[in-house]
Amino acid sequence: MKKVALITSGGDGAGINSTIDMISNNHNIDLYGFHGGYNGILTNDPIHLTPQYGENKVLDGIHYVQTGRSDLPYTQVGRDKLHRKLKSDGFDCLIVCGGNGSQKAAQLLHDEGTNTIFVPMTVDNDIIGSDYSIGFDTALNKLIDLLYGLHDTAANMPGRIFMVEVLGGNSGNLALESAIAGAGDLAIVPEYSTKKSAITMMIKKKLQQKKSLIIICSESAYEDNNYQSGNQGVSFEIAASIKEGTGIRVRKSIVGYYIRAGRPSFKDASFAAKIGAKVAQCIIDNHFGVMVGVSNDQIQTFPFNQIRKQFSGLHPQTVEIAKQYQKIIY
Ligand SMILES: Nc1ncnc2c1ncn2[C@@H]1O[C@H](COP(=O)(O)OP(=O)(O)OP(=O)(O)O)[C@@H](O)[C@H]1O
Ligand SMILES: O=P(O)(O)OC[C@H]1O[C@](O)(CO)[C@@H](O)[C@@H]1O
Repeated sequence: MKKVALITSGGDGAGINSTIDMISNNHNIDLYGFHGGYNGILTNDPIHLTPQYGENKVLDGIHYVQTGRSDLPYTQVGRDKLHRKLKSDGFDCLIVCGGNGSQKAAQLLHDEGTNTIFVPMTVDNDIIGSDYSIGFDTALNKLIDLLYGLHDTAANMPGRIFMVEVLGGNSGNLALESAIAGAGDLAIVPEYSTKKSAITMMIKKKLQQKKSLIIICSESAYEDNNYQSGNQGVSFEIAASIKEGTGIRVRKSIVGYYIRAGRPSFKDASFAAKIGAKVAQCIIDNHFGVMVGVSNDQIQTFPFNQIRKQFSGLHPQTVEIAKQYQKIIY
């Protein structure tokens, strides 16, 4: 029987309970979750995630194990505390579910001697080496729903410019994918030009063809690169400059946190469950120091020392289409 610790870390992501259920339902694994990310390992009592734990719970957006952002893994002193605690509690390994920051910490801990496995979970879908991260699809579905509503109001009251700011951290994935699928007219993403003058020029051009416009702006679309995680409001700055350039008032919405959890979509629940099954297999096989992620729709293990060299950005095909239809400025 393997004794296993699990944390979720960084922003929450819908579907992760399915991963946890698949691990806890393996009869060779004794699973414990610590609330609160890395710090929680030291400060919180573990929850015993038995096969029965999830039995009467809905697989909804409330994580069995609460997430958090923590200071401990940034320092050697902090990481040593984590190593000691996990060892003295008799854990064979640590499962970390989170974004790219959590991934860095998991790699460090593994390199220093604690067996770890990493599971990509973030609405940003910006995990190095994995095509997909748990939570992205649910967030996109919610965004699309909001955009459809906006299309309706745009049709009901024509002649307006709408600006929607979305989460995404340093990645434009949410903004770009939702702009394409939700028929947005322009996505402003940090990977491409965020120059206010270029944006205004593009808006003027589009206004020659359409009466109403819907712009999707990534929260990190700062012209001067001064975005910090959690910042919101850049779209208001951009909207002000569009108004100045076009004379048209821009109707603004910041979507923010509404999209970050909730009932998981089929895609999230399905990938999360399959990732959980693979994680359980890795534990049984003593296969540690890996991310269990997605490549070409297949669940795969990626050794930490290989994924560092790859970078995952916007989806190339989406970018190509966005360029073709002038939905990004490049
Ligand atoms: N460079 C790093 N070195 C050590 N630990 C880190 C590092 N970056 C992040 N961490 C650890 O991982 C935690 C989560 O990281 P971060 O806040 O960047 O979120 P994330 O994992 O990228 O998730 P999300 O994409 O949802 O924001 C941090 O609170 C910290 O404990
Ligand atoms: O929840 P917090 O700490 O405010 O962080 C917000 C950040 O988390 C994310 O939702 C996930 O990384 C980002 O899109 C956003 O920038």
